[in-house]
Amino acid sequence: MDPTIIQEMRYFTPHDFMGVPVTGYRAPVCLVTRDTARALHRAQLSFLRRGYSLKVYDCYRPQRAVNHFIRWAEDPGDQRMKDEFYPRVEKSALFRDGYIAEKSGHSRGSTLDLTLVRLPALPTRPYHPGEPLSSCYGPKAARFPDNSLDMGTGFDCMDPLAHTLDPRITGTQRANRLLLKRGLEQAGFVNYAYEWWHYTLAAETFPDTYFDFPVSLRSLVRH
Ligand SMILES: C[C@@H](N)C(=O)N[C@H](C)C(=O)O
Ligand SMILES: [Zn+2]
Repeated sequence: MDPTIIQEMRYFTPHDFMGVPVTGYRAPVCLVTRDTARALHRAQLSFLRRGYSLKVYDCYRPQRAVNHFIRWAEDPGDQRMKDEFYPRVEKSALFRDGYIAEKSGHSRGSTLDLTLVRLPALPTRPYHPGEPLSSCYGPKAARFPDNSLDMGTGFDCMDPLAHTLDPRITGTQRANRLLLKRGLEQAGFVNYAYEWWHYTLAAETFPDTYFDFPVSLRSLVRH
């Protein structure tokens, strides 16, 4: 991966929609196929020239991590992160409504969740489990702090407002989504219409393979 791309690997941390680190993430590193890394580098060069950097939240995701999401979804009693990540969508609908997939493109190694940061990047702070939660679709200043551009919602906001072209997203927020979209499309990526942050390389290296090796530096050496 281009070392200038900022990495905030959320599923290694408890700051995600489940509130715990996800199974299979043993290191906070972004793993993708070589083809994806090359395409991402092209996009990053173009963004850097305009004063922005890409920031990735999730990259390759092992099937065991997806299985963790599925087990979590089967437990209606655990809604500890609802107020931030899915305040007005029923937990039971998150898979049905397309916000999480039982077979994810992330497991094929050519899909990423990412955003844009204006340079120089401002510092961020970690999430402390148990702290009060703010809705991911409120005004940017009221959301959990993130040094990225205002995209109208936070990352992993499971809500129709996160649909990339939702007509209620206007002005700067819409312009920011389109800046990300156009830059990534020019580099060969395709957006998932339900999530402004989710992109897949069109010419996937492994279009039919769902990998399950853990996210770790050791995996990087072996694959
Ligand atoms: C969970 C979210 N970050 C995501 O990636 N959703 C898509 C639909 C997926 O699970 O592949
Ligand atoms: Zn994604």
